[in-house]
Amino acid sequence: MAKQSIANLNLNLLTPLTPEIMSRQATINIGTIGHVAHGKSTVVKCLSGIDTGKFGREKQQNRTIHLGYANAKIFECDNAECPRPQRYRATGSNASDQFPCDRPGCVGQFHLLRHISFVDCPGHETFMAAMLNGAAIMDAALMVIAANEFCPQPQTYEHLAAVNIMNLKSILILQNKIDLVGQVKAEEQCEQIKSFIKDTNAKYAPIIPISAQLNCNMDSVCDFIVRKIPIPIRDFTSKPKMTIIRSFDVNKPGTDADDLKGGIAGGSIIQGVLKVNQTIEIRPGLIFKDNTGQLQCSPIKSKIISLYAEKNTLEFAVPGGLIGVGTKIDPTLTRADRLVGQVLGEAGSLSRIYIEITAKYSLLKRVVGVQSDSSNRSTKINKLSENEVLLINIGSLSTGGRVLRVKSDLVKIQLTKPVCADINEKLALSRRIDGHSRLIGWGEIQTGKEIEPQMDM
Ligand SMILES: Nc1nc2c(ncn2[C@@H]2O[C@H](COP(=O)(O)OP(=O)(O)OP(=O)(O)O)[C@@H](O)[C@H]2O)c(=O)[nH]1
Repeated sequence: MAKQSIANLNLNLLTPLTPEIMSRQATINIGTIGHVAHGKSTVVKCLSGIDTGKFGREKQQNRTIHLGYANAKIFECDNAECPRPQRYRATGSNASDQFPCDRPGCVGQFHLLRHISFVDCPGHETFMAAMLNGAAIMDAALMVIAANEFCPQPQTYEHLAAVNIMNLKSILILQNKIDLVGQVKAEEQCEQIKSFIKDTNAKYAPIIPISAQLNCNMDSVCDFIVRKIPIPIRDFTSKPKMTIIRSFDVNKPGTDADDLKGGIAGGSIIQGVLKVNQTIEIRPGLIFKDNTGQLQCSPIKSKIISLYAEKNTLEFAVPGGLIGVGTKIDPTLTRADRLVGQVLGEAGSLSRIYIEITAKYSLLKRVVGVQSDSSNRSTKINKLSENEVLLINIGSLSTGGRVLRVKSDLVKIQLTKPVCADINEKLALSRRIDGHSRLIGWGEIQTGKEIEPQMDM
């Protein structure tokens, strides 16, 4: 694996394909989206070798509850005679960057072309908020559709609406479980898929038949990822900013004693470069009520003591993938995902903290993601009304929000949790309908009422 050196780092020359970076960390985020049990996690496992965290309750119920993450490297054989798609191969993230082609008789070498981070979304309707948080960091999506069911199923519809809102156009469709149907059924379903996507962001998406369970045609998936998913344009030179997706207080046996003392924040860098030894701030930080019952916050200041991407240690980390940031923060503040939804960056450079936001918003025409999609009357979305409580997703934050005022295309919302956000940042609006949180619209922050941060922690 290529060595990293901060001393030789020229930010102006970096790209997501710079060998020194791509060797150790994923630089493109690809979401797996689609209906429950259509095979999203199996696709990710097949490409990365990683079971994306179906733990405890998830394993018992055989369904994903949280976002799962797994990195994969994609290689191409350098022998011009090696045919497509067999000339492409995916491995786990800690593979070396070059190795001999394993196609019988081929004398070529596989070379690293892409390092991908898969953001594996839960397909069950109950976990839509997690899916929306994942959508906020995706550069592209694999929409997994099981070949043995009618298309579209409710969350196929809802997930596509969510990535439409994020304006994500780079989508590949994987027609999975092809082993369960004959050719006629597969072709029939392919027509259903084409008619479903024709007026959506996925209208130009290629449809790739696969069986993730049997590792069948997965080299085609690699081929399409390389040829059809554009390299994201990243900002390496602005002050670093990371949206926190996980936080924990894991003790790593056998590591440096200092490493055992601090909490860890995991997230995706939106812009800039984080470096070991850098002084950082986390906003809003510690959230509490003052003696008048008002919400207040104290940003957390600390220093980066380690950086890693899965098992690869880093000297510096750039946008893309899930980055673990080891800090000296009191582990009780990072335990059990306490910092999820917050923003980490260079001290003094982060955005303002809002407790009320005014957003320019649009509503979907009707509720997607319910079985009764075809009966328009029951799924029509009613206008926003004052005092109603919505679920708001901003970056990796999911919070409640009470509607204070609605005027033409503007809505003023009081948030249950403060958010560190930028003006013009996107948000998703969901409403509780029939006991489930349903995506109903989206917006962009225009202004807000700030909280003045209290003394730093
Ligand atoms: N026959 C067959 N079964 C498959 C295939 N891919 C996945 N499965 C099975 O389908 C079931 C669901 O697969 P998962 O990968 O957990 O589905 P998922 O979409 O990640 O599920 P959620 O995250 O809970 O929405 C499992 O029992 C898999 O073994 C396939 O290609 N063929």
